[in-house]
Order: sequence, then structure tokens, then C-alpha cells
Amino acid sequence: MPDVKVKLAQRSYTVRIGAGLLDKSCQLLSDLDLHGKILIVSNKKIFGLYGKQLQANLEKHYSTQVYLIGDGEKYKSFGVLQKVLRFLIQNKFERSDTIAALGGGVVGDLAGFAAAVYLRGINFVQLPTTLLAQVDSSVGGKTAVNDSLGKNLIGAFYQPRLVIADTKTLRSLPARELRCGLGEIVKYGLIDTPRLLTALGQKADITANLLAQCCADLLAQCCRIKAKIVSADERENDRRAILNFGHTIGHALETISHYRISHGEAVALGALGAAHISIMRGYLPWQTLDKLQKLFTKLGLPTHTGRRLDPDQIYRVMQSDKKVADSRLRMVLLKAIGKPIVCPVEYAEIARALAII
Ligand SMILES: NC(=O)c1ccc[n+]([C@@H]2O[C@H](COP(=O)([O-])OP(=O)(O)OC[C@H]3O[C@@H](n4cnc5c(N)ncnc54)[C@H](O)[C@@H]3O)[C@@H](O)[C@H]2O)c1
Ligand SMILES: O=C(O)C(=O)C[C@@H](O)[C@H](O)[C@H](O)COP(=O)(O)O
Ligand SMILES: [Zn+2]
Repeated sequence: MPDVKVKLAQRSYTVRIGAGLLDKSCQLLSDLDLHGKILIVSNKKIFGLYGKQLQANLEKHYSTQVYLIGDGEKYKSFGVLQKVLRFLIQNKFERSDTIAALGGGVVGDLAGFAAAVYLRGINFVQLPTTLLAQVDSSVGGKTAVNDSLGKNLIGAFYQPRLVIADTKTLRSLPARELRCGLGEIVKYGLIDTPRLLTALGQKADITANLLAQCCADLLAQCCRIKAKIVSADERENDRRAILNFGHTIGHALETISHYRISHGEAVALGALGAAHISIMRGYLPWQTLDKLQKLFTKLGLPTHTGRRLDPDQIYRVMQSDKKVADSRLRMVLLKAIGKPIVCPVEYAEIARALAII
């Protein structure tokens, strides 16, 4: 089983990846010496698929309760966070108890933030069930909720004690959600490991292939890249910002579309925008854009939003990006494929980039 270690001194933890791991959850948590109650946070759909299985396994050793949030990005909100926190208070959860997030990035980000602030921090375990969550959001400790003014504006760095990625859960994932995960995998290829792009490009049908064979190894490769970057710069003082490639434009697209453009799709579109700026600066050859567009089309990822984007509106939303420093907007660009840099960008560059997506 390809485990990945996130090295953060006393807060180090393991990402366990493999088929059927939900049925080993109880043992994995006991191995960490976790005692007390567990609150499983999920949504109705995911809990309907995997909740009873997880609960039955955990109940061998733990007492569990369940809190279900609505399905979708709009439920990653302050209002829902407050309801989860009230549930914890009313049910007398204590400091040594645990929150277990069963779901995609929405559930994981919100439940993780609840774990970070409830009693100033209780144990947190991630059980990611989307490709995107298994390769990205469950690892690294970014937790947050959205505001109508922008994505992830309220949150905390709070690491899980353990990540349990059961690859079997991906079998029920809709094709669109699988593709969203591919958006973040392409990101890893562009910022760190170009051979991932070659691998993705070579597979005839990546989604079928992913589920059939290469799954655990591919997931582990992505988690290793993320773990390496997070271990070097947990709180994004510097290097970690490269994980935000494609997100500066991407988050703005999610916000202005009221999340009709999903996170993985927005990251893909934002990656094209950032690649365009890199090309205009002479960092990358012109052919890169065409190559990327072809790869995205092959993977079923969008290359256009299908609407005319208003640069003023998007630029305004981008001003609340967390990489803004000294009131200057910064983006992750590519000096070459696999060589990201973080640098200030001008309005005119963004306007030109938006015209191609
Ligand atoms: N914290 C981080 O580092 C980080 C990284 C990347 C993304 N994110 C956040 O993650 C969120 C996106 O996550 P996501 O793409 O997982 O979306 P999501 O959590 O909304 O899940 C996508 C859809 O798949 C469904 N689903 C989940 N698991 C399923 C399964 N096994 N079978 C069938 N359906 C299933 C969900 O109910 C939902 O409808 C965004 O809010 C984004 O900001 C956070
Ligand atoms: O872990 C990180 O660091 C990332 O940037 C990973 C991103 O894929 C993720 O979407 C993250 O939530 C974006 O963070 P934000 O700081 O821009 O809100
Ligand atoms: Zn992301």
C-alpha cells in the first residue's frame, strides 16, 4: 500500500491510500491512540453511499454521531460552520474527541475548520471520497469556508491526524467529478513533475484507466508532491504558493459563476490563463498553449468558459486573493514546465489572458 508521510515535526501524519481502507478505519484510528467520540461530518449523498459502512466499522471501538451538511460549494459557508459547531457544543464533544470528514473537498474544508476552532482545536481525520480530495484537499491542512466576496477567505491551517483515502469510493464518482480531480493532477505536472503530463496524455481513456489500474500509484505520486511542498512551507510563507497555480483566476471564476464552474474546472481554466501570461512574457513557447488545450480536451476539462469575461469584475474579485502583497496582485507563472515562480501581474496581462478562456 503506497503510504505517504507529511513531515511536520510533532504534527506529522500519514496519508493511507488503498482499496477497502474504510473497513480498516477503526484500526487505523486506534493505532493513533485516539480515544473518545467521533463526529462523522458528511453529506446525504456520500453518507448514503459509504456512511453506514464507515460507522459500522468505527463502532467496533468508538461511539459515533453524524452531522450531514448540504451537497455543494454553497454549503461551505460560515452559517453551516456555525451549525456544526453548535451541534458539537450541544452534544458535549470534548477536546479529546474527533471529527472525521467523509466526503470531497467541501466536506473536508468545512469539517477541518470546525475541528480547528472548536474548543481551539480537536482531533481531525480526513476520509476523502473524490479524486480531487484524495490528490489534494485532504492533504496539507488548509481548511476554510467561503464568503460571498470570495473563496476560502475565512479559515485556518489545521493538519489532520490521518488521511484515509479508500480508492474504492472513486468507483461511484460521476465522470465530471473525476475530471475535476484531473485538473489538480495537471497542476502538479505543470508545477513539479512534467512526466505526469506525458503520462496523462498517453492514456487512451484516463478515467477508466485510473479506476482500473494506476489509481493508488497516481494518487500517491500526487500526495508525495504536495507533502514535499507542505513540509517545506506549511503556512505558505513562500514556496507553498506554487500549489496555487491556476487558482488566482480559477477562484475568481468560481466566485463570479456562483460555483456553476466547479473548482477543478476553474483551476484548469485558470491554468490556461496563467500559461498565457507566461507565454506573453516569453517564459514559455507559444506551442505550450495549444498543447495544454489539447491535453485538457482529451481529459474532458474545459478550455473556454463559454462566455465573455468582464476583466474589471474578475480583477476586482482577484484583489481578495491571499497572494496579494503590498496591495499588488501576484500569480504563479511558469518559467518553464515544472519551474513555477510567483510574481506580480498587471491588469493588462490578466485582461489578455481572460480573452482566451
Ligand atoms: N484544502 C485544500 O487544500 C483544497 C485543495 C483543493 C480543493 N479544495 C476545495 O475542495 C472543494 C472541491 O472539492 P471536490 O471537487 O471534492 O468537490 P465536492 O466536495 O463538492 O464533491 C463533488 C461532488 O461529488 C460528490 N461525491 C463525493 N464523493 C463521492 C463519491 N465517492 N461518489 C459519488 N459522489 C461523490 C459530492 O457529494 C459532490 O456532489 C472546493 O471547495 C475547493 O476549494 C481545497
Ligand atoms: O494546499 C494548497 O496550498 C493549495 O493551494 C491547494 C489548492 O488546490 C486549494 O484549492 C487551496 O484550497 C487553495 O487555497 P487558497 O489559499 O488559495 O484558498
Ligand atoms: Zn485547488
